[in-house]
Amino acid sequence: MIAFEHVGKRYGGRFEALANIDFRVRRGEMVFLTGHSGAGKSSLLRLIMRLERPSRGKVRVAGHDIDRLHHSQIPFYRRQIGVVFQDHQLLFDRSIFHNVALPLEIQGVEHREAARRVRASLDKVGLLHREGALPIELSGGEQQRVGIARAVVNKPALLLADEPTGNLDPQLSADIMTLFEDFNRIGTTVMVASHDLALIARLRHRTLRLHDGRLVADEEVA
Ligand SMILES: Nc1ncnc2c1ncn2[C@@H]1O[C@H](COP(=O)(O)OP(=O)(O)OP(=O)(O)O)[C@@H](O)[C@H]1O
Repeated sequence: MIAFEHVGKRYGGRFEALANIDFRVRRGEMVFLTGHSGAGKSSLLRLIMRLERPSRGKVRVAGHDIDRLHHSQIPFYRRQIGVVFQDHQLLFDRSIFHNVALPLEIQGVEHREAARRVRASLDKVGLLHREGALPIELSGGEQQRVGIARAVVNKPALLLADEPTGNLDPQLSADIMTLFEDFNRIGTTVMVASHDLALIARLRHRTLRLHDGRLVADEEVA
């Protein structure tokens, strides 16, 4: 599903945020990405999203060298990827329903079909009963679940999350990770960047560890 082949990323032509990164993630895998602050986790995810381009090497996703995508193809490419951020980036003047519907509105999905998919997605994260609420009326953990519902409303083949539990207490963090495991169980490839080592150790998934822009460990669980 994802292949990094000797990937390097320099910002501003000088600073090397990632160096010689080589790994593969198979379709249907769930993988953690860990490392200290500044190790390069977000940069690696941004390369997969094609928000950045590698300075060296190749990034392949679903068999395609994504650096070769024509700019007109990029929006279609990104639709296969659901993204969850730490600060979830909800629109605070829109209801939960409309926040989750946003990606479908942008794609011009027909209204009734969009409503059906939004409700299915909210149901999966346990927030169907809050569809009419505004984000401000929800707790931090619930807001993060709305962010996840929005990320999966397109049924993406690949789900990426960048520190999705950063602001949450241990119990809510565990609940969020369980949701990712649920999506993985139904076939979604999942990659979660996190520095919550205790949680990662408990969940026992393959873990890629970055240190100063280098991949220093790739640990499968037995
Ligand atoms: N757009 C950019 N321009 C210049 N330098 C950048 C840019 N984005 C990231 N960097 C630098 O690249 C390095 C890796 O950053 P990155 O955000 O990928 O790390 P991270 O592991 O995600 O860190 P954190 O956990 O703090 O988010 C850092 O030193 C950062 O300052």
